[in-house]
Amino acid sequence: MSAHPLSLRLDEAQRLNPAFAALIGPTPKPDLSLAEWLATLGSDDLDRLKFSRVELEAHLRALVMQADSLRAPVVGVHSLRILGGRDKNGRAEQLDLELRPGAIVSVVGPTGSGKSRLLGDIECLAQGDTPSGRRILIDGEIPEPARRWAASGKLVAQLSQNMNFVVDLTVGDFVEMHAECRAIDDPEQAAAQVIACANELAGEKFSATTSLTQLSGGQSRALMIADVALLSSSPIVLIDEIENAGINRRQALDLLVASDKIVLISTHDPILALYAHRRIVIAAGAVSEVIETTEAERAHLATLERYDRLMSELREQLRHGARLDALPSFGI
Ligand SMILES: Nc1ncnc2c1ncn2[C@@H]1O[C@H](COP(=O)(O)OP(=O)(O)OP(=O)(O)O)[C@@H](O)[C@H]1O
Repeated sequence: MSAHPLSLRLDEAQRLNPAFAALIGPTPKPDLSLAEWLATLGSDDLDRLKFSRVELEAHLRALVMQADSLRAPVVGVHSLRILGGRDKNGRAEQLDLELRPGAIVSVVGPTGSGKSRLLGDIECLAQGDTPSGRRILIDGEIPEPARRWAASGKLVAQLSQNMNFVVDLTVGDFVEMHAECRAIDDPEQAAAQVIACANELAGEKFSATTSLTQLSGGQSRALMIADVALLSSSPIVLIDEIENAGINRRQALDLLVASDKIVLISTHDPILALYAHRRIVIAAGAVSEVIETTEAERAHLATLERYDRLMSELREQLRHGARLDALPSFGI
């Protein structure tokens, strides 16, 4: 299908990916191909869809690829190995790091040091062809080009900072569709589980009938984490910072760890940094250290979480109009 992605029929496309259903809408000619449908659109139609013709074509191709990767069987990965490249000044990066399923690794470093670059290198399974010159091996080998380009989405799921939904679907339809694509026996029940789980992570509750476009940033992030943890077949998950806004970060990570994936999370948050088994420290574009979290550090987590609760409570109180005459002790 990937060779001529736009030869897919409209009715097949709508079945494969909910985004098509939202984009195409009810159609009198379900047996047209995507390419033929695109050719029938006039400028009014394109205005309504808020795409130029070129953009819409690219978008349709991306949706076909996404549907392909969602239908793909679960891929097992036994190891992810990151081989050093060079820092921003061109000096060699001393790095040979192997990660296995169940590993949870934080990526820390000053703003602009190269945390997202490291996640990006893994996402595209870099082979010395990105600014860092790093190389990524899967199960000890260079991934086949097909895995790299056509289906890298199967191996790696990335939750980026900007999770904007453009399709107008309900949360329930969206997650159910994912479950169907992954051939899960009871998609309705699986969707209910994902939504319940996302609601545990997010502060403000939402339901299956909420529209995706109405979700707040924290809610959509929670939904994506629950979806990846419970339904995704991708064995490697990359998270570019779980922001503070109303999401239980610790619980989110527990969920991902339980799903036996390799999880890398770039973060400025000390709790997440210490919650990981290991933390990769980045400076000037290169990994400067890989630190194992010690027992002593883990023991500090409880205290840090108390501080964190204090800050959240203060945030909540101020949000509700409280005045801060005296600093509450909150038992610290
Ligand atoms: N080894 C490298 N060689 C050359 N350029 C690099 C290297 N590592 C990172 N960069 C570049 O440096 C810039 C900043 O990196 P990046 O966005 O990854 O930082 P960050 O640590 O994620 O920052 P923030 O904390 O603000 O999100 C990017 O343009 C990135 O491509």
